[in-house]
Amino acid sequence: MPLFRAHWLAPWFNHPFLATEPTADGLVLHLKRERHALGWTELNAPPMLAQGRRLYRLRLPCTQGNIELGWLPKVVAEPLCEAITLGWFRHHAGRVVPLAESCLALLEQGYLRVSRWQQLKQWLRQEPVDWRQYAPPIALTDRERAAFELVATLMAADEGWREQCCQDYCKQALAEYGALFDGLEAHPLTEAQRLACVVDEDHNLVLAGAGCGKTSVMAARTAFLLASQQARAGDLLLLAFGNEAATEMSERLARRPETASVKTSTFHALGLMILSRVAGKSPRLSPLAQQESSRIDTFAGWLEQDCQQDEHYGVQLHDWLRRHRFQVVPQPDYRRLAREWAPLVAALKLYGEPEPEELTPALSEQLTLVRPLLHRYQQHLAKLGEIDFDDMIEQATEQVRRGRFEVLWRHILVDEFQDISAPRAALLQALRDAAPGLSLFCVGDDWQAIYRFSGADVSLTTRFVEHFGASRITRLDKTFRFNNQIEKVASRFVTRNPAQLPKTLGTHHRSDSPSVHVLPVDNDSQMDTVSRLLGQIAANRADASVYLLARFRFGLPDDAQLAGWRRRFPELKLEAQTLHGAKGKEADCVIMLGLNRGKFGFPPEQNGSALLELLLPEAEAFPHAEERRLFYVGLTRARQQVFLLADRQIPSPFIKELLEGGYPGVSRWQG
Ligand SMILES: Nc1ncnc2c1ncn2[C@@H]1O[C@H](COP(=O)(O)OP(=O)(O)OP(=O)(O)O)[C@@H](O)[C@H]1O
Repeated sequence: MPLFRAHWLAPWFNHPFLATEPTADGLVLHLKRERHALGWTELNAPPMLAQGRRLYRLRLPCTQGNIELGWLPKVVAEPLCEAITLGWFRHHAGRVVPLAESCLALLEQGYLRVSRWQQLKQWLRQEPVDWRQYAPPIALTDRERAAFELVATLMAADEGWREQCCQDYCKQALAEYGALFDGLEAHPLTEAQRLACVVDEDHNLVLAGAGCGKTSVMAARTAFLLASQQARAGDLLLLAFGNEAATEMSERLARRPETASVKTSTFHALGLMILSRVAGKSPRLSPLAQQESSRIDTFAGWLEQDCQQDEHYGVQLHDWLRRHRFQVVPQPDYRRLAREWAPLVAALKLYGEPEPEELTPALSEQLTLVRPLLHRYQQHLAKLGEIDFDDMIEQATEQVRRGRFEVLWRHILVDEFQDISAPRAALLQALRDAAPGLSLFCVGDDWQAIYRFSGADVSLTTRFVEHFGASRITRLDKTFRFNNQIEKVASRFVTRNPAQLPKTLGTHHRSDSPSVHVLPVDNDSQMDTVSRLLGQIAANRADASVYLLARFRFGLPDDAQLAGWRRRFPELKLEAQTLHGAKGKEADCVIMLGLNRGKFGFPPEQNGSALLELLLPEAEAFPHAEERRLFYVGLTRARQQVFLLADRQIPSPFIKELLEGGYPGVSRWQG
């Protein structure tokens, strides 16, 4: 190693350092009678060169204080400064180069998710030197220089920088996979749909109105993840709520060979699979959970037995029925009661009892009567070693939390997310926690949340970020199903509830005349009006599709009537469905029946649900919030025209609102 000597006059002026020798480990400082070794780790920063009147000096910021090497001629000072700087950087390069490589590998994983960003910042916090302050010397290798520069850049990077990285990633992905997005569906995907597919935060929520192509986005994201090699088919899991939706999704993916082997599942099938894998055998699912009729029959039998075996209970129940359901003893309708109380038993099991102060005396009395039914049910399951669907989700969550199930998925995509319940959300969170790097992609529409009665909690969608943490919300803002006239009415109607998230929906189809029509009908002439309407629809377009929708199944035409219409209008594609059953479907025309006021009207004025209201998650403040969304679902099934058959004498309050609430796109049908 070269020796850098101070001016020969240095000792005469009592300057201690006569020469400096940079080595691989640090500096050897030559004093008059001894040598002093200074390790690179003791040097906190590169040396600072300062010019005196004739000579130069170097200041070394060391852990024990500054050391000054003075009396250096320029020809010595400058190369010594460079040599020390280089040695110091090389020493740190041993640590900074691997750090930079780890950071780069993380950045190259794709979208700079919050979890990746936090990991990066944590690594950088452990780095003892603030590299933003020092420019790396030219003499380093390119790799070393690039490492110091990257680490300095990352140390300076803030949230805005991360945001820019995310945008750059999306821009590049959109450009690179433009052809894929053009050709996946019958029509090229919109900009908003494409963006929703490529955004890849830890948790992603795609919010959209009806008919905006959420299902198309689920399929397109799957294709994108595979095409961009960010995932293999086995890394992906697509979840739907019902068997029908899962099968539909599966069929859709099967149309392209590259997505054909991606796994789709319902939540129940997922729970079953987790429990079966953990235990090595399938859990015993109770027939009571699988068949509604056998559950109701069994519950009715237990109620009857309890009344016979426990005199006090019998008297109390009969008394309650007489006062609240006007049922006259001695022969109560146990089956009807079982049907009414089965959802209470389920909610009680899932969410536990409300706080005593929340209960009125009447509800408290009802709870006392329902409680034994839950005990019976739980005892029955325990005795037979069976579980129900709620147990299945809960137990599967527990097994995942305990690490007994190996989570190999890296992307979980959930359809119809607005219908998720807290236990299912907990299962998703457990899966996420068990597999670092797993991303959740949820597609939903809070305007279409209609399953609160079975435990769905729309606040998991409306307050997604609070529930899941680091999230990105994208929006689909154009509907391909219905025209601007239907959109105007439906959006205005649903957003009367201020708790619904605001959305602006553009429409692909336009019409200048109203497409939502109210037809006042007498109760006994409703089906005649339907016949007449079908005739008019068929005259306009013989092969149109028509959906007959009603709030309750009994409000729909019977099979014979339907068969008659199908014979009369053979080319019409005619289906009849409850509003809940029509979820996710579409038809050219919708005819909504049974729009009257009353206990089984729309919205139903039932007084039996007060206890259920209390048991279910987070009661909604806006009156009939869920029924309003159900009406929205009905309106938005139609591609072209909606016909609302309203009771002339006692019309539904929703109809009154449409007619009297200043809705510009609603017509009174004269035809
Ligand atoms: N980019 C597009 N261009 C044209 N049509 C599209 C596009 N994307 C989707 N569609 C069509 O729009 C219709 C609605 O799509 P989809 O059923 O996926 O909507 P959705 O958001 O799931 O609706 P809903 O929530 O009401 O069930 C379908 O007929 C679909 O083919």
